[in-house]
Amino acid sequence: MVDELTIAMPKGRIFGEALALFRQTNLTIPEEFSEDSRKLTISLPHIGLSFFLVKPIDVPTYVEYGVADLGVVGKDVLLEEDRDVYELLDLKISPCRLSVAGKPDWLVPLYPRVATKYPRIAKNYFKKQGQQVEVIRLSGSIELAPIVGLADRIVDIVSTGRTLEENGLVELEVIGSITSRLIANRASYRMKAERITSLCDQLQQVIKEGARV
Ligand SMILES: Nc1ncnc2c1ncn2[C@@H]1O[C@H](COP(=O)(O)OP(=O)(O)OP(=O)(O)O)[C@@H](O)[C@H]1O
Ligand SMILES: O=P(O)(O)OC[C@H]1O[C@H](OP(=O)(O)OP(=O)(O)O)[C@H](O)[C@@H]1O
Repeated sequence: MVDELTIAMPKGRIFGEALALFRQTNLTIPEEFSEDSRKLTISLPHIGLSFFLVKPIDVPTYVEYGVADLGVVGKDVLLEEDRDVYELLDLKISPCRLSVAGKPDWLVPLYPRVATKYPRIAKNYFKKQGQQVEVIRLSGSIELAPIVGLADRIVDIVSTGRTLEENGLVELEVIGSITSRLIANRASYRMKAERITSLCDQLQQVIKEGARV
């Protein structure tokens, strides 16, 4: 008998690309399971899989607590959340970078304010630089903060660079490259090792083939 697996999938940007990866394995995932669906749980007993649809930031929580065996999540969220999970695979989807940005030629004070959705990453980064900062947590539209004088710098995702450019900001330092990862609950990884390893092998094959195209 094969082990049943539950996978926490992030709603939003990553979802479509992640689902496309799973569809390219030998699993038959019905077409009704798509970005348009509003259902939060999808049970596919014929292939021994269930999916939960959750906010990206919550994926590691579902996996750490073991209600999901596996999850798909951006490396940015993994670094920020610091949950006790295994990182199994770089899925190489939703590539972007996490950067420090700000107004060009802005005179930064001794104790700058940094606006971000990633307070933990920002604190660690500036600590390593030996720079004392005040981190201001925001939930979105981060690029607005330096424009309206809420912050001297931001730490945020940059992909095409269009949001920075259209708001007159510049990328100053790259903190790191980001892609989405497959993560696993620690107990599930031991108890369902064969099934998880087999799924990882299939996904890895799909990723390799994608890289060759
Ligand atoms: N502009 C982007 N281009 C490519 N990947 C991105 C971009 N912005 C974010 N990502 C990646 O996609 C993940 C999910 O982003 P998404 O915008 O769907 O959710 P979110 O940032 O949590 O927003 P929300 O709060 O609206 O759910 C991020 O954690 C990051 O890894
Ligand atoms: O370099 P770009 O291709 O312009 O992408 C970067 C933008 O994308 C993300 O924002 P998102 O669209 O998720 O908006 P939000 O942060 O306001 O929720 C990120 O926070 C940047 O603002």
